[in-house]
Amino acid sequence: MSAEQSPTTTITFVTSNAKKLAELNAILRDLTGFQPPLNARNIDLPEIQGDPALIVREKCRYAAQIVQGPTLVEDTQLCFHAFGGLPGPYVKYFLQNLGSAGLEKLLMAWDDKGATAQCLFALANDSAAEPLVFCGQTPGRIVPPRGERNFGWDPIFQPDGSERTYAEMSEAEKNAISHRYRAAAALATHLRNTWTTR
Ligand SMILES: O=c1nc[nH]c2c1ncn2[C@H]1C[C@H](O)[C@@H](COP(=O)(O)OP(=O)(O)OP(=O)(O)O)O1
Ligand SMILES: [Mg+2]
Repeated sequence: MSAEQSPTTTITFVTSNAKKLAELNAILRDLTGFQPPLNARNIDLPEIQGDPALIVREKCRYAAQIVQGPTLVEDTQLCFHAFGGLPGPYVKYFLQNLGSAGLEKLLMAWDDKGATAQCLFALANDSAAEPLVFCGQTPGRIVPPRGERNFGWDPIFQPDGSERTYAEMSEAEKNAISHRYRAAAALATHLRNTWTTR
């Protein structure tokens, strides 16, 4: 971050997903002790196919052209180990068409129910900058749906070491171990010099 943007830089988080925004705000509040200066813009960005880091970087470049300033985007993947990491970045479309119960049934013929929840943030000062990528992963397994069905595939993802799915956890419990928390912690470390307590 350049000196003229410090310490009050407002970063625009571009996402079409209100739940991502709410979780990120809560996580950053816990990590930094203050309300992070995030300005949210609700835009459903084009997402290319391929490697998750490439997808999130291109998403960030596209968003930064619209924002014309410091820009943050996020892309989330749900990677089934038995499927070599798929549906991965395409999980949104699987979920839209199958629901989380249908997504779980895809693994019926497989013994390996292992899955990794992964979150990537990409941050760029402007559209010309190479976006920085921050990654977080939570290992777990896919189970028949349990819990509140109000955020994506939360009812079918049970993190390792837990008896409960993400959907059966409180917000604070999920945010303490989630893929998004781990990626946001890496992002917050980077931002620590930019965002000081105000
Ligand atoms: O913690 C989560 N727990 C459960 N489900 C989740 C989570 N985080 C994302 N999701 C869902 C949303 C979407 O169906 C797919 C990711 O796709 P992804 O493109 O990253 O999200 P999106 O299109 O909703 O928002 P955005 O405008 O930021 O791209 O997984
Ligand atoms: Mg998306």
